[in-house]
Amino acid sequence: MYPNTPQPEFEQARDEIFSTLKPFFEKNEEYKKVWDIICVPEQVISFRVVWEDDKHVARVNWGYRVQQNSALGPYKGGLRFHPTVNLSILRFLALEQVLKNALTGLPMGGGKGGSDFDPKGKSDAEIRRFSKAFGTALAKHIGPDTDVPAGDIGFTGENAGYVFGVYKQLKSEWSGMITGKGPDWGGSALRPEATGYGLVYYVDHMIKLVEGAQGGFKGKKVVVSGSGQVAQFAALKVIELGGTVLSFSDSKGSLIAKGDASFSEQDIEEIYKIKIARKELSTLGDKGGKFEFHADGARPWKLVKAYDVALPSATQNEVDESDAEAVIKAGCHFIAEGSNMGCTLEAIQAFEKTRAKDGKKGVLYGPGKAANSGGVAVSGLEMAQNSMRLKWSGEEVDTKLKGIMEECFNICKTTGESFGDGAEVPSLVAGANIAGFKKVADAMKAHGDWW
Ligand SMILES: NC(=O)C1=CN([C@@H]2O[C@H](COP(=O)(O)OP(=O)(O)OC[C@H]3O[C@@H](n4cnc5c(N)ncnc54)[C@H](O)[C@@H]3O)[C@@H](O)[C@H]2O)C=CC1
Ligand SMILES: O=C(O)CCC(=O)C(=O)O
Repeated sequence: MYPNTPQPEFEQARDEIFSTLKPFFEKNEEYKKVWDIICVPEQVISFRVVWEDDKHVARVNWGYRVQQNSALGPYKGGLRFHPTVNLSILRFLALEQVLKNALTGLPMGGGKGGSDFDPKGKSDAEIRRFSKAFGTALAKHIGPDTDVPAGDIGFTGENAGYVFGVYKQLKSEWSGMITGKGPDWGGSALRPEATGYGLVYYVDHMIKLVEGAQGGFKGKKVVVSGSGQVAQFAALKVIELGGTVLSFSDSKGSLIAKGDASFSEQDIEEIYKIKIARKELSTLGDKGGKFEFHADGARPWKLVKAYDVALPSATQNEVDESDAEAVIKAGCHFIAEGSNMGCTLEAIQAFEKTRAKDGKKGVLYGPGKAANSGGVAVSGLEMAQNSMRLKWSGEEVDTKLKGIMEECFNICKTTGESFGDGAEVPSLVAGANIAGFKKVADAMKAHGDWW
């Protein structure tokens, strides 16, 4: 799938970003041309991955790495192992990642990669053999100062270990060439937690913007989608801050808390065990009538009737226009994406319309490239620790993560105020896109990449 073939997910991300850059281009005409340059990846690598299944049969998959932009630092971004992976999806993720990484304030360019390999239903030995074959093919394109991958959907710390091991063997080098490593061999404290925790820290600022300094998660009803790493740690942080979690989901459906029930830390611990065993969420059961599973891929937005905060944390386009209507009807005032491009453009426009009309009563939307940037931010901190041959404590990393999320929120807010629609509550999506784009564009100009 190369330049002239349809790439709907990439085109969606590109058009969504461009739509919010218009007020910036009106005041800064000269930046317009760099947008077309940024949308084209510096390199796209695709490769064959041959591996042996448990019946000793040779199997083959596609592997990819989209190296989108290195103006701010080495390419940085996750690897996705999922049967739907193709270049359209990876190009959208890589473009989002470039602006996201800029918003962290850390020296990281942007990229994304993965494979159409499906970890579901595979044995541990098959996962190891596939990951090693994938890592062998990828190794010649990555390195601590070139391109530093990490995990995304379907790629766990276990996979990171296999890719790390094969790289170390091939290059005779111990280096921080991947993040999300095990805590005893170069991984940062809190990297698994970082995206979910960071999301909740970001939303806490959104709540305070609307409700004032006393506002926060205490007493808030929160609907979460997904049940992987991002969803689990976001939910745990919501509970820690006094909110209640009413749902989780996976591609098969949604598990919804009934009546006054909500998910406890113990329930989430069980979900963690189910997910690392690569089993379905419905395996948790109804816990004696506490939960109800809605099958056929049902999403939680319409199933829960009243809630304050929505945290889509599964996959792209999981909130469409009709879901957005349900979110608004449920009295929800805050939605922020743990997932990348969790909302369709129509859903974003529906939320933004309510914000522009009455920011205090409408729905404030936190775009993924800002709200879920805590994961890659702690990856950046992992790179720093690896370079210094140091390890920071969980408390140190958490303090830095909170600072980065606050800074990221403030940049989105102030840039949204400068280029926004003049509404009482600024557009965080316009702010995120303009601030991230300008930072990358300015670095590219300094490097002579446009003039
Ligand atoms: N892991 C990270 O650090 C970061 C992840 N993200 C994004 O967060 C989202 C979740 O990623 P992780 O939790 O890391 O992955 P994961 O592999 O741990 O979990 C993914 C979850 O999404 C669900 N899911 C996958 N496809 C689905 C579909 N078509 N419909 C409904 N549910 C589906 C899975 O069942 C699983 O519960 C993704 O959009 C990812 O790009 C964003 C920033 C960082
Ligand atoms: O930690 C990283 O490098 C990337 C995380 C990621 O894939 C993302 O931010 O979407």
